[in-house]
Amino acid sequence: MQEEPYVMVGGDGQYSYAKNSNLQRVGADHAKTLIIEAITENLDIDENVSCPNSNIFGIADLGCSVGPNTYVSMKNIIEAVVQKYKSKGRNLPEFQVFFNDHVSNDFNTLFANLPADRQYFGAGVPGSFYHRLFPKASLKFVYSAYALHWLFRAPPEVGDLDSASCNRGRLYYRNATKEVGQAYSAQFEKDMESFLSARAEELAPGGLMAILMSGRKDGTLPRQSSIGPQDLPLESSLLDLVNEGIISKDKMDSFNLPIYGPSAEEIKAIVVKNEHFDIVRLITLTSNSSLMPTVRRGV
Ligand SMILES: C[S@@+](CC[C@H](N)C(=O)[O-])C[C@H]1O[C@@H](n2cnc3c(N)ncnc32)[C@H](O)[C@@H]1O
Ligand SMILES: [Mg+2]
Repeated sequence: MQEEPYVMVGGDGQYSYAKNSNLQRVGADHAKTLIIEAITENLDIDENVSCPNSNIFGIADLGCSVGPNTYVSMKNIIEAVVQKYKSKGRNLPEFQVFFNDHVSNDFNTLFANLPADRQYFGAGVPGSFYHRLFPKASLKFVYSAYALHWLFRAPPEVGDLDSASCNRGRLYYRNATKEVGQAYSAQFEKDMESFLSARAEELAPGGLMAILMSGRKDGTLPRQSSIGPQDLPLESSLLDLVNEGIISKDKMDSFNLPIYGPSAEEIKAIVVKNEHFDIVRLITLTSNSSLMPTVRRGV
């Protein structure tokens, strides 16, 4: 099955991600204290034989887009790690930050605006985070913000005109049938399993992974998703185009956005089943229903 990659608008013009990512920035600001706490309390910085060069502290931001949020998050993470090393009386490592996103992401804009005073060596890593991206045990900290709600692809059955689960007249599973919601949930489980298995190879034992993502409250159904309302104007515009005969009804019915907002319970069940990570925290930010699971690679 082919992946369906959608990237953010590049450059720094009026409609660029760089100028339209304040909501994500607010989420990352809320998560800052939580990340610092997780690093202080749960990051294992003891010398580790399985990490080839323990003087290099590798950090990856998966789905970093074009900035500027990634610069702020990387700075916050490094400051917290430096504090941890200092508090343990350890010599500081050298930091290497890997900025990952889809191949078609505007890496030029990302690189052009890297902060001049950065305390790390930066590198771009193109490719989907649903596959392996890094050598074994080469990372100590993995971060990903507002990227994992992008599925590998929309579940095929919701776009299949012959299927009972076809998501007719909708772009998305909000307010859709139970079957459509379940198909999205199953796709998320499958994708998250691929994501966790790849990261289990790449994260050094004792390393941490902090994920910030859109989600929904425990005890609610997928169809009650809090993400989606912002896509309703697009959905109704497309339906107008169908009614005016400009696009075909079949095209509209078979198209679906590959986005999913899980509940904390769903994430917990997937991490437990995967067996490579311990959940050190699983926080729901009440302000915007964002979820923040932090997991630790088993030693
Ligand atoms: C909403 S942006 C978030 C950017 C940034 N992390 C922030 O918080 O501002 C989501 C990013 O995830 C990237 N993304 C989605 N699926 C991906 C995948 N499978 N592999 C790598 N990047 C992906 C998109 O290309 C996009 O740049
Ligand atoms: Mg549809």
